[in-house]
Amino acid sequence: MSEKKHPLPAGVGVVVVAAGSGQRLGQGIPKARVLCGGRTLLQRSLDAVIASGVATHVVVVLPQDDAVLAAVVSDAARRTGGPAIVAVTGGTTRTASVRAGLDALPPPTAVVLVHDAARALTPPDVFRRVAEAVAAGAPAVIPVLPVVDTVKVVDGDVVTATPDRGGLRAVQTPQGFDAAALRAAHAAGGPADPAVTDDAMLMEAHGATVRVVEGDPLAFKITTPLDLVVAEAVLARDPAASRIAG
Ligand SMILES: Nc1ccn([C@@H]2O[C@H](COP(=O)(O)OP(=O)(O)OP(=O)(O)O)[C@@H](O)[C@H]2O)c(=O)n1
Ligand SMILES: C[C@](O)(CO)[C@H](O)COP(=O)(O)O
Repeated sequence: MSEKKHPLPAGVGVVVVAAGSGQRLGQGIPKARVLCGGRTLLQRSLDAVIASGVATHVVVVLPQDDAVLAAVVSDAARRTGGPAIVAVTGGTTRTASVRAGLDALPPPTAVVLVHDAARALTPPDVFRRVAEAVAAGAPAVIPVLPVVDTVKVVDGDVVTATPDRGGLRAVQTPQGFDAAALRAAHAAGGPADPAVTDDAMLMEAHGATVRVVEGDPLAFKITTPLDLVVAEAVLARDPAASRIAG
């Protein structure tokens, strides 16, 4: 998976979805507010977006009336000499939150990257790799890693198949898109369908070719308490683990 460098267009928007409640992490506060190595997951994610240098506009999608996270966004907006950063309120599904973010991007946006705040240690290089692949002409680009476990298909408690894992990939964010194509796919899809777990699925359903680029182990999603332990351990060992100052 070697990607040729391609100049980025003038309008690259990044939608950072941070409106989830973090039920599986179980800390009783929205996950984006949870501290990891002394900084919130949202701060770490925004640091990576800014450090990547790809964004002209950043829209951060927050839980309703979350003053703590709104302050994180205002602070990032004040500190950066780079992209404009604004906050909007999300919806009850990830897809609805992405759509709220898309609606807030200015019209000249040619390329949009959608990123989970929960992937707080994502290295800036991944943003650039994805953005460059979209700029090179792919309507949809996702970072992936090989699947290391054997995967089974089950029906209840019975295994019905063992897919060839050589053809399977674990999917990460940021996912990058031609902005007009992503808007069209969202307009055609339903924001309330919980079976839609990423934006690439909407693009696939809309008939677009989705290309893959190399992901990064550090772009793992902090979903469960164990993930947070791993993230803390990574930062304790190397505070610049995501290639930005901790
Ligand atoms: N209604 C939602 C649901 C999710 N997200 C965001 O989508 C990303 C991926 O979701 P996940 O990590 O699964 O977060 P939660 O939905 O918060 O987790 P859980 O399912 O455990 O509650 C996260 O950055 C989350 O904030 C969002 O913006 N709006
Ligand atoms: C978008 C995503 O992070 C890609 O791996 C993932 O699909 C989000 O889904 P989840 O149900 O919130 O884990």
